[in-house]
Amino acid sequence: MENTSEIFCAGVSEKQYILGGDGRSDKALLHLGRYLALDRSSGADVKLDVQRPHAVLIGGKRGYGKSYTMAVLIEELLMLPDEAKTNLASIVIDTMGIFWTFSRENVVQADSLSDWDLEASGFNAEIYVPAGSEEEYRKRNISVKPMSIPLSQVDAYQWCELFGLDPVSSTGVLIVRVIEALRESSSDFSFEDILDNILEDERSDIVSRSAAENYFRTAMSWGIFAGNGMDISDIVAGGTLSVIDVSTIKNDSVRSAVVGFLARDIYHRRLESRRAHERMLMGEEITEKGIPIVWMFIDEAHQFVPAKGNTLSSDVLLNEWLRQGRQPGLSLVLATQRPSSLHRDVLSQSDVVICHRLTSQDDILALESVKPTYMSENFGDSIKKMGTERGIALVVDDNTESTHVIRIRPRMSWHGGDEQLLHRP
Ligand SMILES: Nc1ncnc2c1ncn2[C@@H]1O[C@H](COP(=O)(O)OP(=O)(O)OP(=O)(O)O)[C@@H](O)[C@H]1O
Repeated sequence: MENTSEIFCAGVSEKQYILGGDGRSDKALLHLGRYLALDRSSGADVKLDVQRPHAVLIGGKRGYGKSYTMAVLIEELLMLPDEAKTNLASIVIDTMGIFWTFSRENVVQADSLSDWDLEASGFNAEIYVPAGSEEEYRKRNISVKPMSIPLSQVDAYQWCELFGLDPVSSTGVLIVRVIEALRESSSDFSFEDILDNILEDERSDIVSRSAAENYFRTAMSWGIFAGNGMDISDIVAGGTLSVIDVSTIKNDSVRSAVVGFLARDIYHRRLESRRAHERMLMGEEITEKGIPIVWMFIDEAHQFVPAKGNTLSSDVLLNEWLRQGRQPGLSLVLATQRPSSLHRDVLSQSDVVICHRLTSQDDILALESVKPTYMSENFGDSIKKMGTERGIALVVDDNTESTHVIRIRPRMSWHGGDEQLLHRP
């Protein structure tokens, strides 16, 4: 391994470029790809220092490498030396159902991999799907685990939002009364308990009771909420990758609810773990293990943190993960085809932007509006220079205040997001 004297941060050296930090620990570097020279040949290796948390935005028009680049980052996290990765968990929110292929080798790009001195290889990944969709995956011979959100985590106002109900309507008032009473009395109740309490509520009329009953029967059919839902520490384990496949959830509010609950739970558990770690450093004997540092990857991120309006995940992702995630050791990687449809704070708070080809003026303008002062060229011109090759990206790194055009390395595991061709030559 290179020693630090051979590493020049955000500058070219004989050996490599280091982005995202000072590269002092060679145990915390992700190999992203190679610097792209003016004659389009590949130059020095480009690595991302992950010693500290990052907020990464990956943008680019359809088919130019966003989900591929995301997967390269994940593979690299999974290949970190044991001492680094035992306290690091990766989670992907999979909106397209394309990340289950991690366990398969990328045999179709074997030639390209050998040009990079890499070999096709599969990685262990646990695939979690809504409890109600398990059978669908089993029929396709994909091994999955069920996931469900504990009912006690959903407050009455979140239920109203999920059902598109005004909390001060007669049905809304009934739901708020029943849910809040149940949550106060127990942390373990079932859909049956909710339905019994709704039907027995004497303060509401029969129409409101029937409407509330119907809403909760629909919620049962989503197969995503359950009395004894999963414990986040089962999903977030050191050195592992968990793919949360939300592609079978057709309702956008339910999808963002799932992401919001996971993100909130992880955030609070990480705060506890961080505090426990500090007490241990102060000499206290700590028995609770806590959960590891987490990197969360979200594809089609504009669905969860849109430019306009709120979702059930936008608040926690923007306020807890993006603004305050560094302290508890949370990294967030958001990918989108449409940077202009993403909440502006994502653009301004991301410390690493990886931008593949973009041609829409709106999207280029959105990035331009947060252009850092150290960037000499505008986004549009830099992106134009990248050309049309897939996997080429402009990287803007706030940590080293520099910009680079790089060729992302090929994936070692099978890429599930390839477009469907009418005829494969
Ligand atoms: N770094 C790379 N090296 C080699 N091939 C790549 C690379 N990046 C992307 N590709 C090729 O480009 C194709 C499209 O990439 P990808 O599926 O990541 O696009 P996308 O931007 O996520 O598209 P969409 O928005 O439709 O999800 C891949 O299937 C792969 O063949």
